Amino acid sequence: MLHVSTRGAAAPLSFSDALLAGLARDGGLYVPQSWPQMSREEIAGFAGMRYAEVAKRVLRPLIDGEIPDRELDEMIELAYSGFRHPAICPLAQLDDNLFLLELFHGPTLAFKDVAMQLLGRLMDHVLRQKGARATIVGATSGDTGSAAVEAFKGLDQVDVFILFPHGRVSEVQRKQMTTVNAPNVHALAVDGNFDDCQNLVKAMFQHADFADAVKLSGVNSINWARVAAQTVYYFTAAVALGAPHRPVSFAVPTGNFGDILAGWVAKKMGLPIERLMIGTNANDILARTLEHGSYEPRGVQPTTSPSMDIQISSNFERLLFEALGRDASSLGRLMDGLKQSGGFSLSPEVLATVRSEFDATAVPETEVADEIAGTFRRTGMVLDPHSAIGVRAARRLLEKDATTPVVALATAHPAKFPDAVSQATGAGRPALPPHLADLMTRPETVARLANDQSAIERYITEHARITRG
Ligand SMILES: Cc1ncc(COP(=O)(O)O)c(C=O)c1O
Ligand SMILES: N[C@@H](CCOP(=O)(O)O)C(=O)O
Repeated sequence: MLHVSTRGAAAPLSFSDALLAGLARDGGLYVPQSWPQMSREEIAGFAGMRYAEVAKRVLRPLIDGEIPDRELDEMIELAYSGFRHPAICPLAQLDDNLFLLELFHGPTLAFKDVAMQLLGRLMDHVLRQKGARATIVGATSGDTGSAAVEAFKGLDQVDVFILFPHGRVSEVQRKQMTTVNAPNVHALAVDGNFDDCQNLVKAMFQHADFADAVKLSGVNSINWARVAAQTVYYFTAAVALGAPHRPVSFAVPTGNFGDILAGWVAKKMGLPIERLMIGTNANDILARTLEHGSYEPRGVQPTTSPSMDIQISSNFERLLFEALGRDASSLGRLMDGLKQSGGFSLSPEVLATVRSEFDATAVPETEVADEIAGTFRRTGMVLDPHSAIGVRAARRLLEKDATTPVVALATAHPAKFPDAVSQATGAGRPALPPHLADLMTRPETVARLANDQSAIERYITEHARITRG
């Protein structure tokens, strides 16, 4: 199946080429030309299956035969062999009709591992097939970077450069990126916020000479394969709660809109999802957009959920493309408005389309702490601040409809954010799992760079094996 750019001016690409391309050359994001459909019988058949088996069945139609099933199946099995829970993404019950989908049992303790462990294998496979190499440049507010470093460290075909906002990720997140000690991994602390890092990455993709010279590739959720891999846990969670015979809703702590978009894709593929609830922290651009119809980034505010300290939610573009009837020119006009006037307004029709499937709510800092404390008191479960936003958003959805089960996504392990968590619970700092027990004492390697595209491109060119020779 071909994948088209949301901006309409880049050539359609196969799954493998879209995987390597990351962002389209016209600045757009790739999406499949059409949505594969899964029947109710196929979905019902997922009941009781292992996570990896469901992943094979959901991903095969999205990859559409480009990677032979036997090889794809092997990569999927290996991707999920290193998780610390046999269910990979287990479901726990928190309250009447309120469930928690634990996505943090992978090697770096965040939901990013679920896609990244597979993406690393897929990319390595495709590059080997083509006899090619790539330089991955990614932006992170903490978790994508750690997951990418873990998934790609030591691979011969790729070098990885991760841009993170200096001083704005947690200590554990920073250490996960800076202590890897692999010659193909480079952690770059940028003087700016996550949006600056993401803008730098997008600008590098559009700088054709640089992108061609280093064979630039990306692993942020602007890469379609990331979103595709994240659709799987929506299926496993919904089926565990009775889908397709009974609809389920999801509440998702949201920043770049990649995770919740994966839920929407699962719905497009036939999974009966009732509502998709966006939970934001004080960086509430999506909540404001759904309320008033105008998408207006404001300054990024630091919060206790730093991975969601984001104002420009890249994947919202994929949803808008669809809400605009896949009209790339109309979308291009909105994106030009964002670049030139710092925002855009949605027409009443487009806003109504978005609202027909999504709700949104912003959760202030006091309520995040309150949710961590209350959940701990009532259940003994320790939520990290991002997951607490998902749970609080789920509770708000249940206030409107108490009959449909709501699954809140738990996107990170509490030990990644020990200060905020221990302050809220009053119960001491959550411990890192044994494989990371000595993380805080490992020596760090990091380059501190200005928020300057030329300087960063120069650094990458000097250090990437492709250009260094
Ligand atoms: C722990 C955690 N929760 C939630 C999010 C938000 O996810 P998304 O950016 O896909 O909306 C992120 C960052 O992506 C994260 O790292
Ligand atoms: N919260 C993310 C930000 C990048 O998101 P991505 O899903 O687009 O890679 C992070 O932790 O880095």
